[in-house]
Amino acid sequence: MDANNFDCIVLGAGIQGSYTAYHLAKKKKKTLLVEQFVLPHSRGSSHGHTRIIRKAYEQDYYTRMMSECYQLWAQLEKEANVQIYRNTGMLVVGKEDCSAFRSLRGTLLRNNVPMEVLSPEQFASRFPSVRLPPGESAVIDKTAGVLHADRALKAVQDLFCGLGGVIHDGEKVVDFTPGSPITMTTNSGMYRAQSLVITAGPWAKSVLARTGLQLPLQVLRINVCYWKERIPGTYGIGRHFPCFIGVKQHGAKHDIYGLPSNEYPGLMKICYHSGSETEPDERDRQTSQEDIAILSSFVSKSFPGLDPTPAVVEQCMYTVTPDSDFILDQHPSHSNIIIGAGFSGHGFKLAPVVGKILCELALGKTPSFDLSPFRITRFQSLLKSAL
Ligand SMILES: Cc1cc2nc3c(=O)[nH]c(=O)nc-3n(C[C@H](O)[C@H](O)[C@H](O)COP(=O)(O)OP(=O)(O)OC[C@H]3O[C@@H](n4cnc5c(N)ncnc54)[C@H](O)[C@@H]3O)c2cc1C
Ligand SMILES: O=C(O)[C@@H]1CCCCN1
Repeated sequence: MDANNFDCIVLGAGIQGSYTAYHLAKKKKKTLLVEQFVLPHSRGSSHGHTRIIRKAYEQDYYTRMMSECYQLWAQLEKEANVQIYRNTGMLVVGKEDCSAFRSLRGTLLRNNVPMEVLSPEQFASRFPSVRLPPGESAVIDKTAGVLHADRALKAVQDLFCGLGGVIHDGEKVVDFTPGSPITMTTNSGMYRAQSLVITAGPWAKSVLARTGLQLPLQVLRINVCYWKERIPGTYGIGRHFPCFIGVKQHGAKHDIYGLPSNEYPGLMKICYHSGSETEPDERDRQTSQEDIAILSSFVSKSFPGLDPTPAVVEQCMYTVTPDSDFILDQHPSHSNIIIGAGFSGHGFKLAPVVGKILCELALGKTPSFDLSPFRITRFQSLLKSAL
């Protein structure tokens, strides 16, 4: 077989593409994973030390997918011999009259997820360093915790290579021609494959536009803010401080979330679940600071043990769909082009199952989960292309 002929090519080596490539290589498929930047890199959505893993979701389908994700993350830890998951639990705080908060709590109860409901008194004694606003309630998802993201990404890529997979990094895909096989051109080579999986993160919209498909994806620049503990360790992982999500607290339009201080000692990560729209290649052009102002006000009201001015601000990007659900589907006009996109700021924890589904689609198999929430046809009225 020609060295440039593959069973499958995966475009984009973020967590979704890397996990897809790993599943394909496990199925003994000759797989090429192509990445425009030299690995590791911090220009997409999968870099950084940490991500939240949780079962607490508003929708049952994510909570159900998470059961298998926990198993697959554990399997990855074993195969790669690295610790990726650390259980911390996660506090979810919100108003009783907030439907998102009630749905999230309902999903935990319906799916028998280990959880606790805290009264305001229990909250105050368990978390004396956090202020619960009057009229708000709190639950704990006990399965939740932190994923060591950079480590996870490297582990998946290393295992993929160990299974015979090929990574070409520093190689940008500039063109591809649908067909059977598909022909793909990069800035330094030409390849053929029976199927192509597109997991291009924030670049998905422009990559897919080459095929005439205009997906309703919006790229947001996210400020990843770290806040200094007045007394180091107050909110530390070593003291079992949990992750948290504040559901639209203090009148904020979007959720605010945090992870215990860990990767940068004495600094706690607290971020706003939204940002300003950007072009992926222009992420570093500073625009609005509105999110940081919202966070500062939140920190001073809810976390009195933190200095309310961010000590470190890093950048990352979300690629969001109109309903915040992922896109996991075949291309509407080319069934051997598979699309994994629009992870809307919550896709990392689900990558083991996303990768499994994209692998199944690439091999023409029936996917092991119901894909109706993830189909492109749900955007029918928004799609600009003639499908
Ligand atoms: C600040 C922040 C916090 C988050 N928190 C959480 C969390 O707590 N829990 C959680 O589960 N998820 C979280 N997420 C979401 C999660 O990180 C993303 O959903 C996930 O990383 C998306 O991965 P991806 O592979 O789709 O994208 P990416 O990581 O961006 O990968 C796409 C890759 O494709 C490459 N590429 C694009 N075009 C080309 C081309 N033409 N040729 C070659 N390569 C190309 C890119 O360079 C990139 O490496 C967070 C995201 C951010 C930004
Ligand atoms: O996917 C997650 O768990 C987090 C929740 C808060 C927003 C960012 N993503």
